[in-house]
Amino acid sequence: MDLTLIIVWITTFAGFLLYRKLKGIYDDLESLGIPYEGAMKGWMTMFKIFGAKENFMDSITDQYNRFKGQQIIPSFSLTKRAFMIRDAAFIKQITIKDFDTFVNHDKNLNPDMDKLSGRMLFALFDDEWRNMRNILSPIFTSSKMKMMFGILSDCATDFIDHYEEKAKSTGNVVINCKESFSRYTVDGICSAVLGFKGDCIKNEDSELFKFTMSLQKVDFWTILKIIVFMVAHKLYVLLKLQLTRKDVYDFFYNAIIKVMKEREQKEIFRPDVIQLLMQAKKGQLETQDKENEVNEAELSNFSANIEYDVKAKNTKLTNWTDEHYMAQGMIFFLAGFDTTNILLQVTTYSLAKNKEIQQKLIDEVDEVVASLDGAQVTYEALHKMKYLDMVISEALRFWPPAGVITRECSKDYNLKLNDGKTIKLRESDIITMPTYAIHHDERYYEDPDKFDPERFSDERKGSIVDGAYLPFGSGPRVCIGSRFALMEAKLLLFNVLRKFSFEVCDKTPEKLELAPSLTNFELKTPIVVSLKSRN
Ligand code: HEM
Repeated sequence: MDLTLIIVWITTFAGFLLYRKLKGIYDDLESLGIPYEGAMKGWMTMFKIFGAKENFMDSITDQYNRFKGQQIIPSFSLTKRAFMIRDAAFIKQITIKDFDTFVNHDKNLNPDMDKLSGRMLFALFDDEWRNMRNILSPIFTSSKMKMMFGILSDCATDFIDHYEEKAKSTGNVVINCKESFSRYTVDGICSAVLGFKGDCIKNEDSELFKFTMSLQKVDFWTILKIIVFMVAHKLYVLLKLQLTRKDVYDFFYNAIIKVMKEREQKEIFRPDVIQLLMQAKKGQLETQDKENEVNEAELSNFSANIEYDVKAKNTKLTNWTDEHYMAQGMIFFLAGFDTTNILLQVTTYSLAKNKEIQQKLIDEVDEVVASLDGAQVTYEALHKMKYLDMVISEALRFWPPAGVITRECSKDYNLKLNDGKTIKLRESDIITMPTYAIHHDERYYEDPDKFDPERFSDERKGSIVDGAYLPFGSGPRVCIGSRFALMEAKLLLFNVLRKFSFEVCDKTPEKLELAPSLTNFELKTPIVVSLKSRN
């Protein structure tokens, strides 16, 4: 039998199993008495998403908008019952008040599916997650952010030097935002997390950059493996399938475990995440570093996470392996470069399109520059910039880089609706919270499709409804890296606007439209703007 025929057979068989499984799930949802569009509609939606016919975020937003007036509706999942929440109060209830019933993300992502991504903080469960979160949290306190500030500042300087050189003769340079900002965020994450200089900004042919970009592609084989895992778990384990490519596994082994060993032997110290992971591994990383802790209340960081106390019942240290540490390095790397890059793209586009807002921000930048007396911006000065924080907070509302949040229910749970009905959730039900749709819901934001940083002014930000602003998630499981991301994005914007303004050019898209894709922010037309020298 030739290979094509084998592939056709496997795909057809997997498709059949998937259909049977989905039909069972959707028929079950029908009995709950909440609006339901039928198994065929759910099946077609899954087909369009996995067949890359429709963007995954567009599908979710479209579904959210079809059910105005509902608080909870059925959602898509390949193996479990899934629900979408359309109500900010429920989001608060699930992610904060009743967190103990909704600690985990989807348990399908586990070490059986992949030995690295299944061990990332994002994928860990219950007390294993609590223990690892406690180990890692001290890495992201303000004193540690201050320690990494200089490293990121150097990357921002490289960016400016590079584009000043390019704009030297004509006074402006056209940039593809995704590519340019990816180079900056990859350099930032390599330096601050992995402890080596990426050099992707200056070296346009960088192999590291090509490698990093390849990590974002979800190919046919990956999708097929995920489907096989979900519908034929035992076969997946028997065939020893994995999602992480061997070259990716080797990259993180060399970048994390080998480097840790080398630093240990040669007693090298560098102010980066590897160093902090080494301390964490020995249990020497303290949350309280009072001497160097910054007074957060004085700094403008509206969207930054609050760290909750997540005490585990079983605090006995789990036997963490090298792969656990590789996995944490990998998620910091993956989560760090793409999300912050999307934030930078959206902010730049919005500033280029809204000249008054951009001018107000430039005025704030100039005021800070004047106070610096020629020196580099400091951590404190950057974080006291109120308007910069308002612009970033609005960009995160307007286009949240992680468009959905999920939780898995761990036991029977009654959700009481406003109309008096009760929805009985069960163990392993998946709850989806569609951040983009919530952020564009008129019930929570007036004129939601307008880019308006004033929503986050001191006078108005207090009126944002709890549970309706979720760029970094919500509750104890919130993004651990929010301060790092905000610092990285603010540093670049400050440094760019010190020298350039963002201008619309003939390649700038009229509006942002998503391309059919499984990834959340794949645009039909990339964001291209002109950097115009301000001198
Ligand atoms: C603009 C940039 C970023 C955005 C919008 C973002 C957003 C998110 C969101 C929505 C979650 C899920 C939260 C939840 O379930 O409630 C998350 C989790 C996570 N993020 Fe981020 N993130 C960003 C940058 C970063 C960076 C820079 C890092 C690390 C260096 C990072 C590391 C993580 C980790 C480890 C988790 C899993 C947390 C856990 O399960 O305990 N993220 N992020």
